[in-house]
Amino acid sequence: MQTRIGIIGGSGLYQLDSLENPEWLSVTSPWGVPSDQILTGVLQGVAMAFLPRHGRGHVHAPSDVPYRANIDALKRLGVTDVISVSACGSFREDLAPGDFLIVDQFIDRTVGRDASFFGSGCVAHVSLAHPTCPRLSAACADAARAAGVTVHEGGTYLAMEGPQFSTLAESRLYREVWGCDVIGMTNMPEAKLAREAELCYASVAMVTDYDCWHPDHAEVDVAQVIATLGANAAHARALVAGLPARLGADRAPCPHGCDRALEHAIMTAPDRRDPDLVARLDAVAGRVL
Ligand SMILES: CSC[C@H]1O[C@H](OP(=O)(O)O)[C@H](O)[C@@H]1O
Ligand SMILES: Nc1ncnc2[nH]cnc12
Repeated sequence: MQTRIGIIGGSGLYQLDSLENPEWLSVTSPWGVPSDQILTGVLQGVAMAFLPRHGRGHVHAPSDVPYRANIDALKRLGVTDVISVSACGSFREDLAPGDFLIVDQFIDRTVGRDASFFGSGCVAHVSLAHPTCPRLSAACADAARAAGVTVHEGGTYLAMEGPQFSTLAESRLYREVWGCDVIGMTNMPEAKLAREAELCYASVAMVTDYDCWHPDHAEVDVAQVIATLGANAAHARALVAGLPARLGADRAPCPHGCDRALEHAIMTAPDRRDPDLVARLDAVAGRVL
């Protein structure tokens, strides 16, 4: 199988200028309109696809990002590996603005977002015990380190609904009681949907602030986030440049099974499935339906 690397760019990362044969494509999805067109191209012999999560010009709020359409559109384009790049607040003293954390766990505090491709008419339950792909995460960590970034491997991302930042009581709860490492507004349900679509998913959290818990730092505001985003985005682009050499154009099956997540997940008997839902699942689950 051929690798196609998909990058979902978060706040501050709205385009990639390094691709050969760049082309912004409009992708039609039965799950709605993706956040923006998708930039396709080639980087060092490996196929790439880039999607700005909030759209160019940052038009979609975290609650309104069309997460299902985005993942479906990437899958439709043949993407095999998704790297999510996100701005986030830090709950740890040693996780400073400018550092990258390669996330490996999530706590989902979002509400009311469409969090599954499946439902009545085609019920499925995938495992989310290990929501990120260790192989892809290791490649991201290695590429970021080679780009000179301070990288921390492994940590828990608290996905909040937003768009307001947290209260001090929430920040303390997430940090002191729940032991979270970073906070953001977008990695859920994105990671859940990537798993359902049998895509390897890695989350690169770029620290921009200390949220509001730190006694020696002012509470987060957009100006603070933007001030750190410039350098973070340059580092994110350098990380992306290091991925093709680490992942290669020929893709071996995921040793962790991300690309077979639906193998034993679908519960609904074939003769009881809703044909309309099954049709919408063509890209996400066509392999097993
Ligand atoms: C501008 S700070 C809040 C905003 O930034 C993060 O977005 P993303 O995860 O797409 O980088 C955070 O989740 C909020 O959406
Ligand atoms: N402190 C914070 N909380 C939520 N999302 C963020 N994105 C960047 N910093 C954040």
